[in-house]
Amino acid sequence: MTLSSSLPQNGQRIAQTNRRADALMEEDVALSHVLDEDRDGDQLDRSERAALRRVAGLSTELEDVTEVEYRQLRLERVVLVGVWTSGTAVDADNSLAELAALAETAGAQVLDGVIQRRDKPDAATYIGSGKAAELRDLVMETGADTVVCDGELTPGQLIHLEDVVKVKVVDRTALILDIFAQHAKSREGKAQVALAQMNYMLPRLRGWGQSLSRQMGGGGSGGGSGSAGGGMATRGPGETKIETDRRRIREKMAKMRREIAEMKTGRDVQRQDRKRHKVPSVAIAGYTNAGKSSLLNRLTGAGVLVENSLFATLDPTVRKAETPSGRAYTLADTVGFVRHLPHHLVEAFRSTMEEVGDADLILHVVDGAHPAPEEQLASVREVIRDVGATHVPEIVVVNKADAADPLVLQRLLRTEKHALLVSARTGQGVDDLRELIDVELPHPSVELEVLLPYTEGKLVSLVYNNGEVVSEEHTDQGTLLKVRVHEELASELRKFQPVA
Ligand SMILES: Nc1nc2c(ncn2[C@@H]2O[C@H](COP(=O)(O)OP(=O)(O)OP(=O)(O)O)[C@@H](O)[C@H]2O)c(=O)[nH]1
Ligand SMILES: [Mg+2]
Repeated sequence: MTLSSSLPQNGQRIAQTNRRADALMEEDVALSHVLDEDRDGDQLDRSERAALRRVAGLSTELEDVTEVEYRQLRLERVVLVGVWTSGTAVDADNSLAELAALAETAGAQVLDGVIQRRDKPDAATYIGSGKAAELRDLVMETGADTVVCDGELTPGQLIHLEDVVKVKVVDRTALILDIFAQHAKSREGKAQVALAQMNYMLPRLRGWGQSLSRQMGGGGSGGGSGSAGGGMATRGPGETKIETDRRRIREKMAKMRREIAEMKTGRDVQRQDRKRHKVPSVAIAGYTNAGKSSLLNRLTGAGVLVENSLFATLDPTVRKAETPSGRAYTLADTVGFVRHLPHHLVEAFRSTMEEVGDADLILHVVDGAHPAPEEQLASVREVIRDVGATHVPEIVVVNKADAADPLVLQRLLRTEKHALLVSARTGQGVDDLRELIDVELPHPSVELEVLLPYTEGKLVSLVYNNGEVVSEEHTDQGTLLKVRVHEELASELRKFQPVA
């Protein structure tokens, strides 16, 4: 399955260049460079560049099948390659630009990117053997340790391309899975992602393992064989080992499926647990590259972080924040949404989005400077619906107002009733957003008037920390408070209600 032709536009990050185009350009089947990165100067010397820098642990000798091997693939310095089969050149560039953004999200440094025009991907090596050889030169020249293909490759294609380029080759699906693995937070989310990873790995297990063992064994080129897929069935030694690994992975997968089913129950309990903490939660959702993380930094970076040991163990992408009126809330970043996810990834993706369903408020960030922000809004809402979060109030945050076309911004404000313009970069609109969050966050449900004796100082601070104090008055008998609190605290306070 090739996704590249149907992927969304996301071109801002990558400056286009034809820097090396002349070197590689051929008439019709051209490898055109579309990426130029901030090459970070540390040029490796030639021999080192040429060396195969494989990540340790990349073998089929799985100690523990939960450590499916490509989980250990740390993508570092990557070269991207796309096959352009249909659509315009701009579509192809956008697709590769999105791949670059994904690679960066996964923590990789993108060194270069090439697109090749073909009617369809080559059955054996995805890009064809001649281009594969050129790609190998590019890999050596840039010192890349990984090639990322913009599509889903067959196991055979991965093997054959690795044989030629001599560094590891991963595809878009593996990259997305890697990002999900980094973002999954709950046990269930992690399990869902691990399951998807194993599913993906199963047919490819031999591929990477084999090409590695052949390279390491110095046995020279992969000569042995013909076409994609067919070749791998004849690759001798290791056969039984691979079969054993496969069986163990299948067993592990079955076990995980059972566990996931059990966790669903656990999740409801957990959610209630969280509700008891009463700290409202805000989730930032939106299309990839919309500026979610930038907004998180904006909203929490300016001295609004609240220290509270209760949340000391929270995930780094969940931060504490405070509204202008002093109410504490949590703010969670979520993994960016990408259209046209391979089908078997949808479930894994959804579990990385769980926190959205649990949130008290969604900040739906959309890139106002994108060519088609409405489409992005619609596709993210589809996911919000899928994870059962339609009941959660949503604020549409139109970001990048500094860079967007004012007409587009006006259009968005007309169609989106509950929207506001911000720029995470300049800070424009962010104060208004803070105010709006304050208004939208749920308030505790029980209103009470209580007269707390001065000996109940602890209770007073509990009210201040966990509820809202509407008014306070010091009397002879104690502190007279009008408060809004949650049911639990209310039941503690009721005995202090002044007799009317
Ligand atoms: N001009 C402009 N650029 C912005 C603004 N906010 C974010 N960006 C840029 O947009 C790009 C994406 O920002 P991120 O915050 O990483 O976006 P994200 O939604 O977290 O992306 P993913 O995590 O990859 O899904 C970065 O290059 C930011 O510098 C803004 O207000 N104006
Ligand atoms: Mg982000």
